[in-house]
Amino acid sequence: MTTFYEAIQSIQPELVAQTQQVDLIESINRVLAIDIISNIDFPPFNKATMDGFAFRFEDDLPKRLKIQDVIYAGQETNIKTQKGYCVRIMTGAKVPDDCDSVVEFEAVIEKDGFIEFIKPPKKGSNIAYLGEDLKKNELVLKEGTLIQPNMINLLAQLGYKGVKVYRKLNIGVITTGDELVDIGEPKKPSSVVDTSRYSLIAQIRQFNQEAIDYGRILDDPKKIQHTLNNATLNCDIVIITGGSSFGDKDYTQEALNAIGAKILIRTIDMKPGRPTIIAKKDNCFIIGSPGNPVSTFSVFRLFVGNIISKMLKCKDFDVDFLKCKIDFDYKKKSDRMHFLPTKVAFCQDGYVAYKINYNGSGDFSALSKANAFLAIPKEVEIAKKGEMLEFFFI
Ligand SMILES: Nc1nc2c(c(=O)[nH]1)N[C@H]1C(S)=C(S)[C@@H](COP(=O)(O)OP(=O)(O)OC[C@H]3O[C@@H](n4cnc5c(N)ncnc54)[C@H](O)[C@@H]3O)O[C@H]1N2
Ligand code: MOO
Repeated sequence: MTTFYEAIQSIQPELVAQTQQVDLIESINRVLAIDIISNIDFPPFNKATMDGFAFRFEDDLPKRLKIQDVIYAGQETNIKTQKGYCVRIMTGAKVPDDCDSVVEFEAVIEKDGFIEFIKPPKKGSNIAYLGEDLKKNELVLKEGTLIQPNMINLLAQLGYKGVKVYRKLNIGVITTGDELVDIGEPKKPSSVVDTSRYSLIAQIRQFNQEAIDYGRILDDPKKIQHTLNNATLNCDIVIITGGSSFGDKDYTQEALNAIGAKILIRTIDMKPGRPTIIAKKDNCFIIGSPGNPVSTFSVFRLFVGNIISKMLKCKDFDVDFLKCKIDFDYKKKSDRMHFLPTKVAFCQDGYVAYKINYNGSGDFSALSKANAFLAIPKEVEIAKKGEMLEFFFI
């Protein structure tokens, strides 16, 4: 059997080369397709950071300075100041070339056109200097960056009304199972609501990729083959749920063989998700996920997230394993790596994972209470309260 890490290693997709130009605001949560290099120095001039008075600092600075002029933000100026003089200046305005300090209003007494320092001023105070934030030709955002709101000021200042990003990946969703019904459809006691189709589409949306819904398919080998083949022609990634195990009506493997996909991984030493299939047809990766909803959710997070991160050269889609202390004892066999839904909180000395009542991979109620999965290594049999383990946020 394959370990989780070997399964991740087996995923070596082609990079997506197609890009598109989107409006700045539409670029949020899209992956940058170019390096952004600054074409400016910023600030573009020495800028006052306080409302106050600009002056030239001297060792023998007079106690009082005469107010010579006033400068507002956005005003072009070539005021020359002389010894014994200062200029009234507002935050954001260009500091006159021959001034090197700004004293804020609150630190002076203003009277009869003069200021008097309440305490000795500091040389160089309250000025943001030309180019101190950003230098011309500096690499500011790297290709593969997931664009976030905190980067928008920078892009706007550099003149990007639109941004070149990688196209969204097309991710196909197929759910299979004779027992499945849609939300609100008449149910028999043995029916199961096709919750995973919604959950997968939600996960794809959370990653801001394109979800293509191929619907719910009965356990019919021909229909599964046909839908799978169709999906691989249009998608970068396809996730098909149910039927990845070894039961009489588990047709995913058979369908993958029939459409000429190459099966890279058949089972993985992990729980949930042991009967997970990873396959490839042309440039499309296919994940055959076990039908249990928590398996499907974690398999998507672990493997589809990894494929997206590799296809778009953007690490943010991949799980980020962090360390936490566990607040409970955990026992398992040493045959598989466990991914356990848990609630992680930041406490005094780091992250702590708290126990959630969990009855196995069908327990989507437990999943709804979790914000993370604990990763308990294959070889571990007992993890004691207080031990450190890895986890990732979902
Ligand atoms: N002989 C073996 N039997 C099983 C193995 C094994 O290795 N050898 N693995 C077990 C594990 S672990 C899992 S997980 C399941 C996975 O089986 P399938 O992928 O074939 O999934 P199903 O049997 O179709 O479904 C399992 C369970 O999940 C429900 N389900 C399915 N699809 C959905 C959906 N879209 N939304 C909500 N719920 C869904 C389904 O009704 C079943 O209850 O195999 C074990 N057996
Ligand atoms: O490994 Mo299964 O995926 O227990 O539910």
